[in-house]
Amino acid sequence: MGQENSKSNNTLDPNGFQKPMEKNIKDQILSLPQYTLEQVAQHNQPTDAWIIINGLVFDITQYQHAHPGGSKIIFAKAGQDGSDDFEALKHSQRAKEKLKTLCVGRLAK
Ligand code: HEM
Repeated sequence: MGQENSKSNNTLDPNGFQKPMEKNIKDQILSLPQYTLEQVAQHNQPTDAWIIINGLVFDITQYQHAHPGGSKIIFAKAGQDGSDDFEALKHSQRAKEKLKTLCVGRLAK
């Protein structure tokens, strides 16, 4: 029984179908509040700026001023979908890690 348990819950198994860590991330995403494009579009002010990247919604109100690419270029996408720009500019892993800390929701389907 103990053996069965460790098999189905084995984080170290590279062939594991549903690793607990992955399931956790999926659950976290699903539990985020959902916003429509129209709702996100309201957040297009310097003091209240959101951006969509790959189906997730990020609050860049504070971060826009710290953005290494400059505040102007990122703010230009406030209230909009910035996925194409974010991907085209080949943002680093560091940038993707930063994104995680700014997430406030997901785009409603
Ligand atoms: C919340 C979303 C974003 C985050 C967290 C972010 C983060 C970063 C970071 C950390 C860098 C430094 C280089 C790197 O590590 O890749 C960077 C550079 C840059 N970003 Fe962003 N970025 C975001 C959105 C955007 C958007 C939407 C645009 C364009 C509309 C943009 C344009 C740029 C440009 C032009 C650079 C400079 C590239 C260079 O000098 O080589 N970023 N960004």
